[in-house]
Amino acid sequence: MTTMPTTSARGRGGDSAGVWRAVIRRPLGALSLAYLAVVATAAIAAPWLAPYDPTATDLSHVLSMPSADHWLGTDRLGRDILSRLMYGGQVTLLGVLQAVATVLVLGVAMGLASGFLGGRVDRALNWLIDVVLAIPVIITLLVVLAVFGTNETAAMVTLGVLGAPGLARVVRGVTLAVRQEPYIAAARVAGLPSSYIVLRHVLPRCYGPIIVQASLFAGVSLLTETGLGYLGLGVQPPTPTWGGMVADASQVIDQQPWMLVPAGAVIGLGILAFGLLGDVVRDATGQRGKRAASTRAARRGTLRAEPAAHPASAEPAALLSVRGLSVALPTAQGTTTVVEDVDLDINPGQTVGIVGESGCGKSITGRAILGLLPAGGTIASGSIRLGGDELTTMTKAELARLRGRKIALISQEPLAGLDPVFTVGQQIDELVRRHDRLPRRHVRARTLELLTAVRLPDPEGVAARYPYQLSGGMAQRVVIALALAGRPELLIADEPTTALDVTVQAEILDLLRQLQGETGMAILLITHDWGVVADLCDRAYVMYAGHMVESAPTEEMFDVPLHPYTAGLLRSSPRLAEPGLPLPAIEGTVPEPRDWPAGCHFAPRCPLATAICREGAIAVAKPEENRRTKCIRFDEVRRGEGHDGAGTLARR
Ligand SMILES: Nc1ncnc2c1ncn2[C@@H]1O[C@H](COP(=O)(O)OP(=O)(O)OP(=O)(O)O)[C@@H](O)[C@H]1O
Repeated sequence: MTTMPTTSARGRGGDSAGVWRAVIRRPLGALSLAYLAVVATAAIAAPWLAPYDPTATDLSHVLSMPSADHWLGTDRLGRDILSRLMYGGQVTLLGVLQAVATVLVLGVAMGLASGFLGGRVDRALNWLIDVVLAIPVIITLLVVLAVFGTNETAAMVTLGVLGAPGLARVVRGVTLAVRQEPYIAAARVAGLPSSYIVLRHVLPRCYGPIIVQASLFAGVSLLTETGLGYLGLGVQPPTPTWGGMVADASQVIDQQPWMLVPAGAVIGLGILAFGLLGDVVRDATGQRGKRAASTRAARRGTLRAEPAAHPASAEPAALLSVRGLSVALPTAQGTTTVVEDVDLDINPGQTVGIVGESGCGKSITGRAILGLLPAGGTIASGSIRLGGDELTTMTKAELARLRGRKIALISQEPLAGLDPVFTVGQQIDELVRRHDRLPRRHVRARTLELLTAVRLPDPEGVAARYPYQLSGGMAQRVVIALALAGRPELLIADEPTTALDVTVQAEILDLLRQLQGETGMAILLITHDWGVVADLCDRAYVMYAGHMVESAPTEEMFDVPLHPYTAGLLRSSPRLAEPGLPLPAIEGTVPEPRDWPAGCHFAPRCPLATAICREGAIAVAKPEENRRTKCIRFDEVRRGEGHDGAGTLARR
């Protein structure tokens, strides 16, 4: 297996070196770059390469055609056209550079801030962008030149300012999309600061569109600069400018039409080269984008980020203590509560599992604990305390500092949590640097120690690989190594083995168990799989339609469930099914949050439900010291009532 990635594998629209390599491989791209390089070199090296002083006149050789002495002829004052073109290029290219630099600085900064920060910043910047876009460019440039007295720098910077909103819009669009990527959530969870995430993970994804826009804008700037020179509004004679040369040539077009050709051609080809370059980059990054999209689609299924919670005993020594947590999310029908009045406790070193059907609120509960709710989501009420710190009142920055150090996350789809552009080693190094503040020479040693801790053979070899070069099991081990970098007290594992094949699943579960023994961290495991709960968890929480309906020590719950939903879920588990018998099922489906019934959310599917269950909120009962159930008929459930002979929950 090679250790260097191919362009397509590395780039998610991205890294600038990859973009340039892709451009150079295309003939039009190579040609455009070569032309621009020759023009720029000629301009920069004009003092050494130009055969004549560009302002030296020779009235005995006016308006001459190309010759051995004057390769491109002379103008009406006998000045050498080639020398004037070379020197004129300095003025024009400097103007283009000023405008493009201004566009890049303003446009990229505005686009990243708008797309990544969102909310009020986004609205304010969008308003500003609309305002600037409404300003007429030519009139503004004329006003600036009038005010600054034909100062071309002022004009070109103004052009850049007026062009920045266009680039900002493009960068904002890419940033909005990248912000949703799981590896950005993973970077946040790992405790990396927003500025680092933006510069290291988001900006590189914008390189392609930025280069396209900058290139097209350079063409516009070239046209504008030469236009100003032509009108006599830019740099003044006798300094040669391309626009000024066109103006000179147009005055003698009847006598010597050739004079128009050199300057006209250089300008025309320059604009063409910038335009072609933009197109080629767009093609190159477009194809790369499609490849990346298909890769993402192929592995879609996973990394979300988080664990969930449930009711139970108030452990004074709890590492994590969630009380009365309710979460609201924006939906098409308005803001809806999707998690309601949830309690959950995890003690240091304990492994707690949250089980429930899809859509019950497990992941959202976990996201709330991590402070990473989907956009617009809020904690409507409740408390989340970690090691004595109240998380619900923390600022985003405080939460970010906590993530990675106190809480870490591993997810269902490991590859989605890794940035494809960097090697495994680079990604772990970065976290180690941040968490341990080690001198550079010790960082890699700690990285290799982490890769060894997750039982990866050949840690050096793995560190040199890119994510796409890892198998699913290796990638999950790498993600676990990343999670361990900050020595977290709580590890949240959201379906950590779902995307892996059965053998690898068992290995990863073993690894988690071993690591917990070695580090003493607590684990919150979100899963659909009772087998995983039985295997790893000290305590199980069962979630249904936004409610924590039961919690108990795992063995006790397996032996005697005290909520009809737990009983039904256990009976319908393929892992626990009786061989030869049909797999029992709970009739019906989990209701959407907007369709939650009054009273017990499970009542419409429950064989034991009575009128009281349907009337109002059901309190959490404490049938035994370490057990909780949100059911008034737990005694009947204990006795196994409510099931038909096949084990299916039977309706009355
Ligand atoms: N970004 C979102 N915007 C609006 N509603 C959402 C969003 N994410 C989740 N929900 C809703 O919140 C509820 C709980 O979802 P959640 O993902 O927490 O369930 P889950 O139990 O983790 O399911 P799964 O096991 O499939 O991941 C669901 O009804 C879901 O439709």
